[in-house]
Amino acid sequence: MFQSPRRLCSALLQRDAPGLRRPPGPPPRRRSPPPAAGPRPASPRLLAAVSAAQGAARSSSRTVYPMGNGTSRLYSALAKTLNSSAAAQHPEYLVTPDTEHLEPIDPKELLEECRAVLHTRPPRFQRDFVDLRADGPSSHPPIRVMQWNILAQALGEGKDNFVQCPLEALKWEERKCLILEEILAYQPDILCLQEVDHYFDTFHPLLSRLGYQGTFFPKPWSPCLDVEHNNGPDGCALFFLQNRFKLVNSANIRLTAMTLKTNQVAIAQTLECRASRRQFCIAVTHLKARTGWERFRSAQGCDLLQNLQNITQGAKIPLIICGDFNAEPTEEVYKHFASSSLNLSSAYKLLSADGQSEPPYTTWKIRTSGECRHTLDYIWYSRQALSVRSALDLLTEEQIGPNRLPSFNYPSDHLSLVCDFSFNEESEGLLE
Ligand SMILES: NC(=O)C1=CN([C@@H]2O[C@H](COP(=O)(O)OP(=O)(O)OC[C@H]3O[C@@H](n4cnc5c(N)ncnc54)[C@H](OP(=O)(O)O)[C@@H]3O)[C@@H](O)[C@H]2O)C=CC1
Ligand SMILES: [Mg+2]
Repeated sequence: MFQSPRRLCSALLQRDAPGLRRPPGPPPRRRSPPPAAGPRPASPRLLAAVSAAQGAARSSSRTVYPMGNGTSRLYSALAKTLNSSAAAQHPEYLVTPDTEHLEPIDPKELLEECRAVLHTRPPRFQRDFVDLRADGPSSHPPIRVMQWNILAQALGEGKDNFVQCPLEALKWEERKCLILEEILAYQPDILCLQEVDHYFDTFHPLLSRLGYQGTFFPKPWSPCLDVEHNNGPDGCALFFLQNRFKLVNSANIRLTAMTLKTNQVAIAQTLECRASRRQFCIAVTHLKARTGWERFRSAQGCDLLQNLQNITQGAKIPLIICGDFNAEPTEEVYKHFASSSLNLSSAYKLLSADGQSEPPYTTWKIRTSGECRHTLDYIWYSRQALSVRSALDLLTEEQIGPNRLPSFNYPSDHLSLVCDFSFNEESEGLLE
């Protein structure tokens, strides 16, 4: 049963992130004031925001970066990513930029830019964090982890057959901003993404400038490559905030199934918290999709668990695994994870009344075959070493609307999952 009374708290207010903290009051509406289309000169409103961010940067050690006269630089940062065909036309976009030479950008400013691009779209859905703490405050700030299958642009436009979603809602220039807006709203310390096919031209350059270190592992035979005007292969991406964590080691894993190499991948990294010096392992994966492939998924899951056994030195290092497992909780692969000797629990079960049930859906779309509502995405964690302090509630059926996802309001057919973790005190010293 659930151990503690749950408290709803605003997603934006709960976080200790001055740069993004919203003042009390109703959520801002998207449409005021409508900015001019395309790159604009720096406006007084934006310059005021720059000063505010600079003030916040001076008074806070959190991730708020000084901007200088960076409004125009910010425009160029976002504008550079606006043309989805840019990567194909200009191969230099495919080269990972040297982040040492990229100037930091202020998350608040980027959020403003995204909102300006999205001014004709309906407002963002409001989601709340549910407080799940059973004990008192912990001595270190929580580790916020976001799991999200962001929907590959090529698959969304060319393969997925979301019959109730107009192609206009999938336009990359705007959908990209919806994705960034979601990331900026919750400011995860760690970001685990699937179906990333705009890593080099969009997510790596922008997130690097927001202070993240990124790793990308494309699928060996990405179905995106079958789509005309694709932007390269899709794959898993893992980002973490460099001011919070130090990379200890990193492994790109091509998953096997019954010893055969498969088209699915994972990234596993051991990170050390700069504040507490504690180490943990974070992994991201995207297992084989579709019905008929349950045993294949199960084998891939076993391979991933075996790899993680080795990486965590037999569960000595606490572990968080994020993924689109393409498997309902009734599937074998889910059972392998739930009963593994790694002692894992699924974080989102804690949102249920009895703490034992997964959410009713993490993806909801309408294909030619009909409505597809499934629970496929999970955040697993070492239940002895870690606690879930809060989790972001899912969208309601009413918010998702009759045409389901993706939509003009929400950029992917999968919902983002976001959890705040802390180390359990009794496990302190485990790695010291
Ligand atoms: N060129 C070559 O020699 C080879 C090419 N390939 C290509 O790779 C593809 C298979 O790759 P694989 O990684 O196994 O793909 P998967 O079966 O895992 O699915 C790939 C993507 O399709 C999405 N998807 C799931 N269900 C459906 C559906 N009903 N309709 C449309 N899309 C769906 C999944 O999204 P989600 O996870 O969100 O459900 C997933 O991102 C082949 O179709 C082929 O194009 C593969 C091998 C060799
Ligand atoms: Mg998909």
